[in-house]
Amino acid sequence: LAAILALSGCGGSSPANSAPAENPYGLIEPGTIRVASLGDSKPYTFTDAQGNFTGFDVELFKDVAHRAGVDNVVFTGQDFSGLLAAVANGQFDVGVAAIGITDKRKETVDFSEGYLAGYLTVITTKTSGIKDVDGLSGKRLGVVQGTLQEAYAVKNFTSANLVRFPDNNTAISAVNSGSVDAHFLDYEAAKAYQEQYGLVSAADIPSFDAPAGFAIAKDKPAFKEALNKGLAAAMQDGTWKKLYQKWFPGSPMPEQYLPKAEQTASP
Ligand SMILES: NC(=O)CC[C@H](NC[C@@]1(O)OC[C@@H](O)[C@@H](O)[C@@H]1O)C(=O)O
Repeated sequence: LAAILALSGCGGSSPANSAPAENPYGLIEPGTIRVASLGDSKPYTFTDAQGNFTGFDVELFKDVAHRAGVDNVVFTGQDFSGLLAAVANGQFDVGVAAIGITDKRKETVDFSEGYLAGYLTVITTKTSGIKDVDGLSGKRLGVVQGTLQEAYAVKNFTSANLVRFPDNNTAISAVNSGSVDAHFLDYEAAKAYQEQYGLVSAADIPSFDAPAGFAIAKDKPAFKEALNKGLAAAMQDGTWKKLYQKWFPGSPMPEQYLPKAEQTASP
């Protein structure tokens, strides 16, 4: 009878449209999540003295992956400009690197719900004379290729001379060596570099319309749903808040990611 059932194809297998039971999220290697990330965007994602990836985005993602039932998470550093393509073409299961969700990027990848909304910051040396965005006129401004900062600068800092870098480290060393006058990166990473090199902030530009999300390939609905459920649970039980206060002490905390009971009644 079993042979007949098997032949007839009605042996009760899982519905045709879901991934095989042993790999529900369609991972490259079942049971392991391969993450494309950055090593130099402290405190979002960076490698510590032992070479381990850590930071707010890293720890939040590992928490969410745990809630989705996957504890084997492998991080690999990438240039930001190649990160989304590497996720889209199946080299990685997910991109985790303070990646702002935009319609343009959704042409290449899909995103989880947002988990962090903040500012884009211009940092410079104390002696550059750049005190605000007008001060960028005629100056050399560093941007990391493929970032929202690059797109924003192309559109809005039209009198600055943009210099594209593969990552923050090379851009910051160019600021320190004087080969560029300023660099344009994420607020918390800018703060870390300011502390490390005595640089100063010249402008903070809100990027709340493009909150950071986890970038995944387009055809992974079960994976996306699991990440969103994990994110919602981490926000609701205060894990998100704990990680935010650990990695961004003193920074204003966006309310929308706090437990519902802690959100002030919407006006
Ligand atoms: N890691 C990077 O270099 C990413 C740079 C840049 N991050 C922007 C952003 O996602 O950073 C975290 C939050 O402040 C978001 O509001 C912001 O859009 C981007 O998505 O292009």
